[in-house]
Amino acid sequence: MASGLRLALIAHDQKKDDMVAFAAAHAGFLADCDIVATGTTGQRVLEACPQLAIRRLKSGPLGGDQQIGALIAEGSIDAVIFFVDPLTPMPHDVDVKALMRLAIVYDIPMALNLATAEIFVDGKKTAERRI
Ligand SMILES: O=C(CO)COP(=O)(O)O
Repeated sequence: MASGLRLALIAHDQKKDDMVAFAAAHAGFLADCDIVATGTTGQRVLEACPQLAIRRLKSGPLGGDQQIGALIAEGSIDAVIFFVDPLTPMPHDVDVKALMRLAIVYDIPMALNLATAEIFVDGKKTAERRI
């Protein structure tokens, strides 16, 4: 069943392999989602899962996080999966913070690591089975 979930995927460089593995493991679930992604994350996921339809935005450091923040503010995103690297300084740290802030302001579910993303997918699948 198509969930129609409007989902944003983002991963910092040290977490992109995790995002690719996550996407491959849940390709069936993701195929039912309307996905946007920051530039390089979207490219990596598409290389691994070419069957997915992903709208790629700018790369994070070039404004991709801000674009996703704007989509949240206009009500076009239902959930964010953002695998954050907490160990590497980023030139666009303020953009990352701004994106997280908007997800909180608009009460958008936001998984910041693999464990939470797995819980999110399991929860959505369970909810869909109940419908
Ligand atoms: O930097 C990012 C998020 O802050 C991710 O951007 P890319 O997917 O383009 O690497």
